[in-house]
Amino acid sequence: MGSTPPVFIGAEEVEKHLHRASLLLPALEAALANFSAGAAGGVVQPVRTVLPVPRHGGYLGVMPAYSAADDALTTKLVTFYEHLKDSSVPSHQATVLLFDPSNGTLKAVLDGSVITAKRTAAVSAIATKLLMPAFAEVLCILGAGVQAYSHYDIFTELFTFKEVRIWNRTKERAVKFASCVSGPVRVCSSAQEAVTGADVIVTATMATAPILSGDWVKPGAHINAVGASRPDWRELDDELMKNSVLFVDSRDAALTESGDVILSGAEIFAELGEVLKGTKPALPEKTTVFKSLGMAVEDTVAAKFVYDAWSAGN
Ligand SMILES: NC(=O)C1=CN([C@@H]2O[C@H](COP(=O)(O)OP(=O)(O)OC[C@H]3O[C@@H](n4cnc5c(N)ncnc54)[C@H](O)[C@@H]3O)[C@@H](O)[C@H]2O)C=CC1
Ligand SMILES: O=C(O)C1=NCCCC1
Repeated sequence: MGSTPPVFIGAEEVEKHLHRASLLLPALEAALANFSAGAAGGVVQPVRTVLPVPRHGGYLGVMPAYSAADDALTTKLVTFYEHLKDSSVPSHQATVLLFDPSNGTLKAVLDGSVITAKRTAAVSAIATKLLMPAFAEVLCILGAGVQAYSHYDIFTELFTFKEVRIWNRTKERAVKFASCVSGPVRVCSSAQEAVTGADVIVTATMATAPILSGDWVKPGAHINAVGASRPDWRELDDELMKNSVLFVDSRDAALTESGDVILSGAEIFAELGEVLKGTKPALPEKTTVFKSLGMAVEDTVAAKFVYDAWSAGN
């Protein structure tokens, strides 16, 4: 008797079963808290391996994780490229392999790009719910790529902003963003213009040098720093890093991968999971930075969610 081959769940199917990133919020909150609980939380997740592809300015990330609470075992393979000449190829591409944890059989191969976009935005939304100032009115997004769209979608679903602003290095992409999303967006000509007076800021660019200066940021604002995932890449300047209360998804990852954390020497106050568990306070009245690097266990719970929904319909 031959073994059952793995199923393939492509981007359209993933999108169908994960039409709103907010569907992942309960599973992600639990996964972040379990991760920060150490061995007792049952998350097994090494810091990812990132293999440079120097000739082409690319990177291959390998991201395995097991979550005991979900009894789910996955690994994501994600590539990201700095300067792609063909703009029809996305800068980030990903695949998630889902295994049967009881015997190691590969059960499914899932498109990982939609999962990456949605789980990253959902984690930023979790951070924002905990850390943003009371009465936040202005959302500012720096960058107009894949992550900008997924962040816009969940932030405007969960929160009520009076104004949403966007800035991108090339203005055409920002203009396109404003014309594609479902609500009004102000296109700004400079990052400073976009950031001034904003209560919640998302940085989601491929920048390798700071694009956000601390002296533009309103005291008490909350920043989700999503890009700059290499130890020598930056999105935020030293002033912002040093004068904010710094939250991360994983201390080990931040101290290995984040140029903003490593090069600024900023002190990490807490992991998001520690705030979710109640062992560290959130401090929403302070200026806060959530430095997101992305964790494999986020992909694990997202892939399980999609696979379970797909299985229920088949
Ligand atoms: N924290 C996490 O879990 C994850 C983080 N990321 C990171 O989020 C960032 C955005 O990812 P995507 O939206 O998928 O990328 P994308 O390629 O779709 O969009 C990137 C945007 O950055 C802009 N950009 C490129 N070079 C720039 C520069 N030097 N300065 C300022 N802007 C620049 C581009 O015009 C584009 O609008 C990347 O740094 C990526 O690695 C991506 C996935 C997960
Ligand atoms: O978590 C992820 O997935 C990624 N994080 C940083 C950049 C590449 C993809």
